[in-house]
Amino acid sequence: MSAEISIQTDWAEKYRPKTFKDLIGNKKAIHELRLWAEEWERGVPEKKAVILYGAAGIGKTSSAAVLAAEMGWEYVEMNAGDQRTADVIERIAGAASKTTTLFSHETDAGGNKSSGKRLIVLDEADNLHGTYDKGGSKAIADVIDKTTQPILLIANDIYGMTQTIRAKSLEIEYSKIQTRSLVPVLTKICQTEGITATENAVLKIAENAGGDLRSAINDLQAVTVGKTEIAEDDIVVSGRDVKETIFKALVKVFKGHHRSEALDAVKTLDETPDDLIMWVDENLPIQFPNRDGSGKDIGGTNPDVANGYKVLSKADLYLGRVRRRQTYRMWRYASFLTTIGPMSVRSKEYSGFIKYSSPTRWKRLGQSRSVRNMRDNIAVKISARHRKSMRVSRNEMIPYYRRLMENEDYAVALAGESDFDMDELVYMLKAKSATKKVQSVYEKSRFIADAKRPAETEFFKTPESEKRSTAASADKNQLTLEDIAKKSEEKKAEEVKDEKAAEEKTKNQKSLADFF
Ligand SMILES: Nc1ncnc2c1ncn2[C@@H]1O[C@H](COP(=O)(O)OP(=O)(O)OP(=O)(O)O)[C@@H](O)[C@H]1O
Repeated sequence: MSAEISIQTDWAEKYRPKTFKDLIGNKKAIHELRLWAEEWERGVPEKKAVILYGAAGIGKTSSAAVLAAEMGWEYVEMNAGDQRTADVIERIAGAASKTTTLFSHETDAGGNKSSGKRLIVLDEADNLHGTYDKGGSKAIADVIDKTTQPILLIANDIYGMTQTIRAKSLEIEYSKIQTRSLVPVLTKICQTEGITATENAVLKIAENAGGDLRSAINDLQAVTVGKTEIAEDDIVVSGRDVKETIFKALVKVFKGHHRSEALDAVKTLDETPDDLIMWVDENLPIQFPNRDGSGKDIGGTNPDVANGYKVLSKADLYLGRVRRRQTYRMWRYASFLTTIGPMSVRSKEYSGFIKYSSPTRWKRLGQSRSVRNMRDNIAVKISARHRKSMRVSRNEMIPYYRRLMENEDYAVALAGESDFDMDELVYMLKAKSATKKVQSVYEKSRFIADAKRPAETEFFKTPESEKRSTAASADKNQLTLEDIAKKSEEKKAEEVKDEKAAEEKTKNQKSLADFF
């Protein structure tokens, strides 16, 4: 089917490193990894497991695959979709870690000498506490204790792993890849694919990727659809330096005297209420220090800070309701409280320059973690639909879906078929928040999603759901995934143009202004 053809030509997969030489950056980490593997060749090392940790798309999984290939080891992978309950881990990893391979000490087809080792790879090892992984952490620790085979764990967040597992493992950190190292990779791909790209265009994609090579390659592929040449103007910058504008807005939030001024400043930001509350939360104690009469900081808590947090906690309640009930109109209450809260509780004036801080690491981690969990939920839905592994769904199908969903018709069809909720749609449509466009796709997709639920037709049929379900099956007959993929090939060039216009149009909807 055409969907398969497109998946196979996913550039991030096509250009996955095959040898250590192909791996960009992280030389020290790779060196440590090889030393650990060599220890395994000599016997059972003290640390039987290794944890490769760091941001997404920087070569952790590729390093694992290259390691196995170069050592002539068998590669046994368990990923998040394999329902990593204690039982399953024990069955798959446990069994694999005790037995040796069939072809021990022989030479494989590639001429590599096999020592009969089997590299047991567990991706997303920092994500073992969720619904899918009950008891998983303990099972992994047990497998590490008993293993006679090397175990490699992959994680984004080392702090998301239990102390027990960490203590039993060698930890190797992978760093983000520097922009200047991304540029040659992208340039080479352009050459191989017959794309003429200006230096600035490539540089802009590289800068925008924030050290994530997979994203950089995905962005390059998306921007070159239907083109043989790209220039700087073709690249829509998704990230932007928000610091300057947020700092100015924070001055009005903390030190201003007019609510309307603070509200206006916040409206111009490209931040969701979830982001805004983190900024205010982070800077509240910095802005309202506890000083004595002479201006000396005397420590302890200034009542202004305590009162400020009381207001923020109310705002947070609204945000929680938004998350649970998907009722985005409550965002406006959260934004309002966050914006005017500090000035309303302030008992005195605070003068002098304050260097505001970005939300601290653990808060960001929490946030990226929830994005990761959401991405996993999406992958679960997609893998169930297409019977693909979680890895394929997460790394290949999700980017593919996201590209297709740039077209609104496909977005509605795929969202309905996969039953994406509002948060998932925000992610899939690459929006920063539930913009009007996202809400409209969500509403329309419900017709298709409802029709797919068998329980409703049997027991809970209502005239309304029946009407929607008839409409949806009519729609379904017109749009299957195969049709969509086929049409998308034809329409890609056209879509890139449409996408640009749509981006322009939706740009203005991405700010908080929409929610006041
Ligand atoms: N260091 C690298 N050298 C060469 N290619 C890379 C590197 N890092 C990432 N890539 C490219 O990005 C793709 C994804 O990389 P990989 O799966 O190794 O990332 P990862 O760090 O394991 O990310 P995740 O945590 O999301 O699984 C690869 O197929 C390859 O095309």
